[in-house]
Amino acid sequence: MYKVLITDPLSDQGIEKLLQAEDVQVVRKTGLSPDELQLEIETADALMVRSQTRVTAELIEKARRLKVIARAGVGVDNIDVPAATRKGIVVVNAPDGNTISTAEHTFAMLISLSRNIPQAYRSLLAGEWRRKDFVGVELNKKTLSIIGLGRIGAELAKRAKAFRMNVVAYDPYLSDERAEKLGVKKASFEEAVAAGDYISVHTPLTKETRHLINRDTFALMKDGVRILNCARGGIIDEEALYEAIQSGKVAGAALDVFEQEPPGDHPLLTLPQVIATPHLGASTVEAQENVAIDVSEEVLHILRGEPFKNAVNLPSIPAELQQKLQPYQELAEKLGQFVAQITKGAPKNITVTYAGEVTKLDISPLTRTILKGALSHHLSDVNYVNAPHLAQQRGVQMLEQKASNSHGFTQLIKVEVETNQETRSATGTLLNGLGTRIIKIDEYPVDVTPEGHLLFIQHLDQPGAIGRVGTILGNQGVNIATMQVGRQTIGGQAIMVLRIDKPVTQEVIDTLKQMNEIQSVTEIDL
Ligand SMILES: NC(=O)C1=CN([C@@H]2O[C@H](COP(=O)(O)OP(=O)(O)OC[C@H]3O[C@@H](n4cnc5c(N)ncnc54)[C@H](O)[C@@H]3O)[C@@H](O)[C@H]2O)C=CC1
Ligand SMILES: O=C(O)CCC(=O)C(=O)O
Repeated sequence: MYKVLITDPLSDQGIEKLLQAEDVQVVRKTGLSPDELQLEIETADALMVRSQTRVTAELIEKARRLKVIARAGVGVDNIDVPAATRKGIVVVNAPDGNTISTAEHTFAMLISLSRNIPQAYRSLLAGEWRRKDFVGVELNKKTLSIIGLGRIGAELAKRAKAFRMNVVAYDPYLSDERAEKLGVKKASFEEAVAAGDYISVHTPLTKETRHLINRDTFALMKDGVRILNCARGGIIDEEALYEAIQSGKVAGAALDVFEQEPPGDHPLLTLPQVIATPHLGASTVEAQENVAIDVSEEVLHILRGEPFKNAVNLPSIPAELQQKLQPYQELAEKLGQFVAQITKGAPKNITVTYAGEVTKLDISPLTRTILKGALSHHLSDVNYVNAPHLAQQRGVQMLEQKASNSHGFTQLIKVEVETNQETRSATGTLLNGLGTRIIKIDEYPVDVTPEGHLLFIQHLDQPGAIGRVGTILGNQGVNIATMQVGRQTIGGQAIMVLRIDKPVTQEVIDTLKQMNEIQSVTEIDL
């Protein structure tokens, strides 16, 4: 039974699938103190949050079974993603479910800001009738500069265009084609900032975007500009915004998000030019249902070992590619495990060479699988998430290359591991209808099915050596399923790979090692 801990309010309809799942126990506890949270996380297999719960490195450290942290929403800035990655925990989000709601909310803020709707309403409730004080401005023909033209930025652009606004956008990843398709003018950051009657930020909060809008940026803006932030507190320097409003440079600001949430007695909230909402961008029935459905499905997939799509700390693999790579994944993992087990010492360099049909695919997920397989011999708790991190931490270099010659095979994958003691390799292929095969170990041609218990023996090619190995194993009741031998020259260096039906004892290995012809015996589990 998997324990799924939910610590922020999520839509009941959205988590229906989790509640129905027979292998899941849903524990919903909001408003937990840090101590209570640490206690609950210890036994959780999955944690589902919105933006309130702060998933810190300290909290992640307490988790003993946690496989996934799911953010029902877009921004993962409340989650210590590197700490999760180090621990091999997948972080998933729901990037699409609240796009429309947030774009609509931003547009609502844009209109409210232009027509002073919140201020006028407050005044009316106070018994006043101040029509002259709340004269607004039209959106028609005004320029809206969007900083960050991703999902929400693009939806906002469409709405602004419908209101006959000119839209200018800055986004480092914005292509000319996309800008043209959306009917927006692509600009540099400085151009966009200088052009806008309205400036709306829609980037994630990162090291690069923290205080992206600051004192220097305000200086570049038009006088009387209006500013919107429905993305993340911290993208705009709040002190600089306060000063710019006080000085008259900025005519008004609409804020859904703050550097500290809740903002408490924030100076910005004392200014009549500022309108604000308490982080409501995604707070619609539809968005909350969408994001909860999306992350519930992802959590179930991850807990059940099924493919999933929206991992923040894993490269995303399109479903079509995933399907094409699937047959190679087992081969990749087994090759990584095999070669790591026959190589003495800790890996320094791992070189993967692909040849044949597999080279037509994006092979990086296979390389990650090989790395996971190779590292799992030396380290515990290695998975797809933390394998590159663990490799980097231990100074293991990974090199991926493609070769043009597949030596008559439809496809080949060669994994070479270099340690401080030696360099070994294994080459594998997929045989049509017959599954995975190792066809070469170092320079020895073989035909080994990489599964179960194997004995890898290095020896001198001498008459009777193979028979004596068979006799020793037979005497110990160890049945040999298949046996492969390979040699470089007659009487020279040779290898044996035996598939045996059960693991052997150390005593058997020691007896084999006492044979004159035998140089090493390694037991391999795949
Ligand atoms: N107020 C609310 O309730 C909600 C807020 N959000 C926030 O809105 C923001 C945007 O969300 P989405 O559009 O879904 O994300 P997205 O990932 O689709 O778009 C973000 C865009 O920002 C661009 N970008 C990154 N760094 C940039 C930089 N330095 N300058 C300019 N552009 C840059 C990226 O290229 C990308 O196109 C996120 O911060 C998210 O957390 C999202 C949903 C609800
Ligand atoms: O959960 C929420 O309501 C906040 C949504 C949000 O900010 C996001 O998805 O990034």
